[in-house]
Amino acid sequence: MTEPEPPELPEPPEPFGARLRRAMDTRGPLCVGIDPHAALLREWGLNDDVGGLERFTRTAVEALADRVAVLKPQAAFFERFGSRGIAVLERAVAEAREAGALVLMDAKRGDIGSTMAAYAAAFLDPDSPLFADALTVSPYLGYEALRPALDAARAGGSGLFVLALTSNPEGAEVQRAVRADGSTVAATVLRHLAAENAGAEPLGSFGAVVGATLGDLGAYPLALNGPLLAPGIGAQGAAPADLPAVFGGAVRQVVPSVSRGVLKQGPQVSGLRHSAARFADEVRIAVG
Ligand SMILES: O=c1ccn([C@@H]2O[C@H](COP(=O)(O)O)[C@@H](O)[C@H]2O)c(=O)[nH]1
Repeated sequence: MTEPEPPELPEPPEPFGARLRRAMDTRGPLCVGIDPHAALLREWGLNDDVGGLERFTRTAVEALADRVAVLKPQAAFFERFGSRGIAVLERAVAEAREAGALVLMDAKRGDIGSTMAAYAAAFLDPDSPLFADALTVSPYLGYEALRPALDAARAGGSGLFVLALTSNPEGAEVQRAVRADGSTVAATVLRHLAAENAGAEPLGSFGAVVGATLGDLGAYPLALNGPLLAPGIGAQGAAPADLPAVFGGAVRQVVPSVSRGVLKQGPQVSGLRHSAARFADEVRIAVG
């Protein structure tokens, strides 16, 4: 009697880091944020209601999802409209992914481990309606509290961007605080991420959020074999030309992120595309 063939195992999903590297190489590294501020809705001639939110979001996705590497919806601007706002967000994620963009859900979740598992189920389980390619998370309840999200991302082929050195000046009092062992809190987060990404090729799936606004970060271990999401370009005052001075040798791992700087050029699709293309060109010139 011959042994029965073992059942075929499903292919493991391609890791987020590999998908992101390919998107950065083909589309350029720019991330555009979808942040439907009430003021922007008004500037676009829309009502500050769910109808306006839907129109704004659809226009941004239509304009950008087929050309930028990453779209980053800011969950807060959808959550403020309750379940109907979340429905708009769900559709936007699906449409953006369909058009070829990677979607980074900027929800900055962080909690004790058992609750983190529920956040992971919401955003990192491929069967969840809010599944995204990656999620922003906060390590300030302790890095290990993120473990359920790290495990879920690894299993589902998605990624995490962990807050390390945020673009706002208030972040420094927590992130640059010096621990008993002499290292800063942020450097410790970055070292954890480097350990998470060890051996990953061509790029790890566990990134850090590091503001483009912060000046020279040469003192921090930015070489984590993972992506560095760099918000702060545009409305917060940083420019693509600043990136080499801020990130030094890690600049090719940087995903520069701009929201209002692009969105204020709406509501025309052409205005949004032109603005995103201009930022992308400036990034190319700065990063080489
Ligand atoms: O350190 C951080 C982390 C996240 N953000 C988010 O990025 C955008 C920035 O929007 P702009 O209009 O380009 O200023 C926004 O969603 C923030 O919540 C950040 O700015 N800094």
